[in-house]
Amino acid sequence: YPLPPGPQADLVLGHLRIFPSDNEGIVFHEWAQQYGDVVYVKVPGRSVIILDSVEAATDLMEKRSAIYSDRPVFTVLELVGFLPDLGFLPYGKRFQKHRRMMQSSLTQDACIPWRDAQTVYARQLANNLAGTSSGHESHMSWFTTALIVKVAYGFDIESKEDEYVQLAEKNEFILNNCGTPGGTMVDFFPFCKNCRWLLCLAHQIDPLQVQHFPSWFPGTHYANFARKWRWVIRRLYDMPYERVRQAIDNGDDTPSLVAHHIKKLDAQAEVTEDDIEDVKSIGAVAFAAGAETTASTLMVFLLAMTLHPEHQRRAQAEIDEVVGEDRLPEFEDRKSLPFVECLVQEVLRWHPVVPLGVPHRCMENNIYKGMLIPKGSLVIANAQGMALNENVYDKPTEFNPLRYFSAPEGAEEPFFQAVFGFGRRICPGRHLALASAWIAITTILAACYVSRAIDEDGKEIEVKIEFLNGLTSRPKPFPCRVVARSERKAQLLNSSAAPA
Ligand code: HEM
Repeated sequence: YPLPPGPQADLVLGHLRIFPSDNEGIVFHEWAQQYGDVVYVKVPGRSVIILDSVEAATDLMEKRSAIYSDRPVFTVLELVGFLPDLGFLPYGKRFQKHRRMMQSSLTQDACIPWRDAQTVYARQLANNLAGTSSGHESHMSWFTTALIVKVAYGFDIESKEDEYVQLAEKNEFILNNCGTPGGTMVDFFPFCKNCRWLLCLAHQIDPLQVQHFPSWFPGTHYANFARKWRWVIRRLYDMPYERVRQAIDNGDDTPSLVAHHIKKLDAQAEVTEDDIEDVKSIGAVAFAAGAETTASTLMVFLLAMTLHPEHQRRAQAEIDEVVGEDRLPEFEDRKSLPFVECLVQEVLRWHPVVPLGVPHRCMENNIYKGMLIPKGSLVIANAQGMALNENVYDKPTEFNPLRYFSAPEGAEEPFFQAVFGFGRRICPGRHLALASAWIAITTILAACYVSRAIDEDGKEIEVKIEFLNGLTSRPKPFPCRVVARSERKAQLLNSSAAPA
């Protein structure tokens, strides 16, 4: 069977020279427009399959999930210390154990008890934002960090100087700067640990050996970066776990993801080092995967509202009608706010914050629509490309929540399915994330107005639509201002927000 089509390759380097190092999702989508929704590229030592439609990703990653749920080795992420980490574990027993531990605590029903905390923190967030023309990113990070720390460890964050907030910011920095997962030179050129040759076939390849190469060696930039920041991730594993352990030993019964699993270990006859490391990892992964992604989503919302006062006004009119003047939104209002629901969904589609998902690995040679997907291929679900599919979304680059409405206002376009990934690796935190994003967005819209910032001459400052790219992606810093919509709303926020 032939390989899927793709751009012309060099004889030796394959597609290495044209493999994008920035805006990959857009470049991949351009390739897909030329070659079809399954594109093949080859870089030294690795076949890469790019899926550019929800249909292809569903056919392979969901319907054939038994062979499409593995992960490649993410050398840089392993070097920086994300191991064991559910997101990067290869498909197998330990993956299944972590998946069960994480998923059982984050089902739609299991997330309901967190709604009170989500509501209180969302009000605090709106209160912190009201009256600001800068620092929005750090307010969003505070909100998502405070929530994830509450869910994962049961603690309340006391201030922005709290060590968890500092760790979250460092983690965010690491994820934004460690290169495309599986796509750096360090990943492409695994060095054999025995003979130190590139792509040695005689010995077992252990790409982690690249850490022993001197820092001046070309292509080792990301390995050096990982070495430098490894202590942050180790601290993320150890510090909060030890605190929960101590709290339980002191008789504290506060519920949390980690407390739940520590208590399960306490009931076990025998506990190994690996068991403890698994529990540490569950908390660290929730923290690392949950805070940055949700904060990035809220920054996309803020950008969209700065650019589109018309959609903001409509959402506010809907909220005012349902919620009224004398209270703030609650989760019970959700089903009565269809436009707000579509606005949240459009935020997720307009700029997917994990633009390439997390690559899967195909475990067997496989035939799809007459094309060979070779065993070991890196399989990328290009969420950014799927969001731009003109066969599904009319004028896809436009931010338009009405596209999901039925005629005459919209064309009943489908909600975006690719934002949380596919199959057995689909994001286990999606119910929590969606609820957090919904309550934060609805509360901000209810109580605040977002607009363009004003310069010294009283003119509105232009906003450029630009994004930072890494494993996750968020808008580059942009000017905007947030004000309380009325004295009454400011009072409501003040009286119901928890102290930060
Ligand atoms: C808006 C927020 C979020 C977005 C857009 C998002 C998106 C994603 C995506 C695209 C994947 C890869 C799925 C795949 O491989 O097919 C993923 C995996 C994952 N997410 Fe999320 N996520 C979000 C929030 C969260 C939260 C709040 C948590 C935890 C509480 C979380 C935990 C995880 C974990 C553990 C994985 C790895 C799953 C695995 O490999 O089996 N995420 N997420």
